[in-house]
Amino acid sequence: MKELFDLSGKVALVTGGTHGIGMACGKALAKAGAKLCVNDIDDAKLESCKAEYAKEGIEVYTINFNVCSEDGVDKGISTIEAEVGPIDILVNNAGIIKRVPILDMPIADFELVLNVDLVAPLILAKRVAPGMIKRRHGKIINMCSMMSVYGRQNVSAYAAAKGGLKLLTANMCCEWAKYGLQINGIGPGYIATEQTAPIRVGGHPFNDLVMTRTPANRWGEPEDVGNASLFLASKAADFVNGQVLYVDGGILANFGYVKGENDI
Ligand SMILES: NC(=O)c1ccc[n+]([C@@H]2O[C@H](COP(=O)([O-])OP(=O)(O)OC[C@H]3O[C@@H](n4cnc5c(N)ncnc54)[C@H](O)[C@@H]3O)[C@@H](O)[C@H]2O)c1
Ligand SMILES: O=C(O)C(=O)C[C@H](O)[C@H](O)CO
Repeated sequence: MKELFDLSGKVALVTGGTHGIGMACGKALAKAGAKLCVNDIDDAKLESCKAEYAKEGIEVYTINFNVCSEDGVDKGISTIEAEVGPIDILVNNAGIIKRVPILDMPIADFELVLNVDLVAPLILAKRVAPGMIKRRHGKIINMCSMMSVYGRQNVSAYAAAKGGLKLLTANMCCEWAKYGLQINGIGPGYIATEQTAPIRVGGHPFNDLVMTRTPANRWGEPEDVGNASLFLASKAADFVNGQVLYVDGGILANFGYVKGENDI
């Protein structure tokens, strides 16, 4: 049974894997035996993450490229292939959010969010999938969101991107599953990271909403998502394809409840 989750000999790339959810995914995959590569656009994060990974005995290969740049991605992946090996597991994790009302959001900002959160996963997948197809195996994991299925005020660009990413995941499955690739998404709930810090820390009222919408009654931890990435990257998920695995503490199962109602 243990061999089902053994990633020995596999090369994994986690975009934006220098902290937060990406690092949790990277740690889970590396601890299962994968050779871990992480990218980011921020050199300081790439440098600092090495010590964090090393605390858990993980030697990480780091590389800086902008996931929105076709040329940057092509050069970055070519470097990884030359210095580490062909990529077996791609986690499209890098992402941004802008919390601005539709009427106040510049189109350029909307386009930037779409480029990072939707177009970039396509750029990465288009660059990596041909090799996976040739080798007749590969795992692609696209980091979706609650906003792959819900709207919420002020996050229109993010929801449009993450909603699109859910269906792009399905379409990658439709075209590539026949070649032995498994392409799935993970839909984290509300997770305690830098991205949600502005609506989580300092007694922000959004905490009340998260508590009443999350049956598990807590913010998720990055490791909750990392564990799901290990499952989808493993042999155990070889017949799981085109799906989004929601790691949300029950949010999608719950309309909401009155705080304190039926508490025991
Ligand atoms: N935190 C949550 O509650 C939550 C929930 C659902 C989905 N997600 C998604 O999970 C992923 C990671 O979330 P997080 O909370 O860890 O985010 P984060 O903002 O803490 O980390 C994202 C990382 O991506 C990197 N990045 C941004 N743009 C890049 C680019 N153009 N090229 C390369 N790297 C780039 C950033 O430098 C950063 O290190 C994102 O896709 C996010 O949308 C987060
Ligand atoms: O709703 C927000 O403002 C968010 O930050 C969304 C979260 O990052 C996350 O994607 C929810 O799944």
